[in-house]
Amino acid sequence: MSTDTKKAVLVAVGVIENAAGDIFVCRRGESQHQAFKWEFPGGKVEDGETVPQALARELEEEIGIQVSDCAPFMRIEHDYGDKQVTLDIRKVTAFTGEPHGREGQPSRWVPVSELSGYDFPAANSPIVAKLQGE
Ligand SMILES: Nc1nc2c([nH]c(=O)n2[C@H]2C[C@H](O)[C@@H](COP(=O)(O)OP(=O)(O)OP(=O)(O)O)O2)c(=O)[nH]1
Ligand SMILES: [Mg+2]
Repeated sequence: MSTDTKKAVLVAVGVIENAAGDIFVCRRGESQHQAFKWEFPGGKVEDGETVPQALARELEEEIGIQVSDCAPFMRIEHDYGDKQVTLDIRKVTAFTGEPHGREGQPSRWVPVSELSGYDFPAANSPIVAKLQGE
């Protein structure tokens, strides 16, 4: 299929910050696209869902938190060749619960200055740059 006709997958992605200003990241599993890369938690927006709804559902499923508010952060379109994605990244501004790798995935809080040392998917570079420029 040519690049023109490929359909991008819309993904809701959450940037979660704690009181110290650290950011929560998880490592992707071996059977997933972009296996073993670190990521900001999130997942595909399903039919009939808004991005905030998808974000709340995914973050409950993946890291066990309840998101009550989020704000647009940035939007990135990226073509991996095998898959085209549109990342709708939201800053999670209010949540309850303590983030943890609920599906057994490695996860941790990382100081913003150390994010560049993590192996993220190629699409994520502008997210890290924006966080470090804030
Ligand atoms: N969650 C997340 N996905 C990202 C990031 N960067 C990036 O390129 N992606 C890509 C990888 C995947 O192709 C897609 C996200 O899909 P996903 O695998 O998380 O979707 P999902 O949670 O619904 O998972 P699944 O049930 O299909 O395993 O977006 C990121 O920081 N976070
Ligand atoms: Mg996911």
